[in-house]
Amino acid sequence: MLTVRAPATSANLGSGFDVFGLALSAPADVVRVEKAAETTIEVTGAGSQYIPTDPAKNTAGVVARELDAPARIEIDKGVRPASGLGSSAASAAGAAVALNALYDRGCSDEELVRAAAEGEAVVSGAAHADNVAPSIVGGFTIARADGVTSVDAELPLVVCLPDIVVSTRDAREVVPGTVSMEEMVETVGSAATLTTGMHRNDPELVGRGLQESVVTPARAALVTGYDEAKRAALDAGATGVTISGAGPGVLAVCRRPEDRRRVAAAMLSGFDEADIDARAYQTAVGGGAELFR
Ligand SMILES: Nc1ncnc2c1ncn2[C@@H]1O[C@H](COP(=O)(O)OP(=O)(O)OP(=O)(O)O)[C@@H](O)[C@H]1O
Ligand SMILES: N[C@@H](CCO)C(=O)O
Repeated sequence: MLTVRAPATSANLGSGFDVFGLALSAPADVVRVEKAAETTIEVTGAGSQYIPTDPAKNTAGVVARELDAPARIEIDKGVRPASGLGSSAASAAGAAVALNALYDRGCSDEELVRAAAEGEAVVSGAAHADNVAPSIVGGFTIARADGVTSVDAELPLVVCLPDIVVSTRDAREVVPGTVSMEEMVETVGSAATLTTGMHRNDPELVGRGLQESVVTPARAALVTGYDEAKRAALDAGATGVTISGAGPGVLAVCRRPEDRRRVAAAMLSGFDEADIDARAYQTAVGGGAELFR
């Protein structure tokens, strides 16, 4: 069997709704594939009981269809579904990289991102590539209709995952349909600041660049304890905090690796204040999917 480790990801980063994404050094899904006449899927690990094994409904199965690469697919979930950490995308990305190698398809990263985004369309209703792009390519990615740009960034991060479920499909329904000129100006300024910060590995600029007032406030209402966790993380020294992907995960940017422990503890106590159990990952920007033969 061919094995691929595909990382969790954090999409949006506040100002880059449906565009920005970051690969996380941990957690990750592990996807194993072998050739078969028809695609079958087995899922184990975090939240596996909630994940369909029907290939038409599982993101990895949709990728096998897109690449015309039928396979026996085993997925070991390191990333709980409906987390905001790109759970469905990690399986799609892992399957895309594994099946491309298994069938010697020679697809480019762009083609793999497109196939994996079709998997995302099945679960969330939109073929957004902001999670699958970093899970395949690694680093900080900018995913647009005309392709993906990426930069390897070094940044200490904490992701806190509260014990509540927010599906991407539901979280997309609360996103406002229009923005004001003032909101657009703020978002463009933040997105540019964040992108510069990623190129410079500058946590101050990245933290400031998370700020936006359209999508995140609307979604914060779905994440009980978000305000408390955000305040606690900023008090503990994070440079910026936002909802990870569609939530309920929350992302905090730290100045130094050694700050992560304090920020993680603060976020957990923030959620605890709101009576929500949570777990925190001390992580960093990581690489893309890795193939093991
Ligand atoms: N291989 C898979 N792994 C995880 N979830 C899957 C998979 N295939 C289908 N799903 C379905 O996708 C949904 C979870 O995806 P969703 O996009 O809501 O969460 P997420 O990927 O953790 O979050 P986000 O995209 O906001 O980071 C669940 O309904 C789950 O059953
Ligand atoms: N950009 C997507 C990421 C979640 O999969 C959203 O926020 O809805």
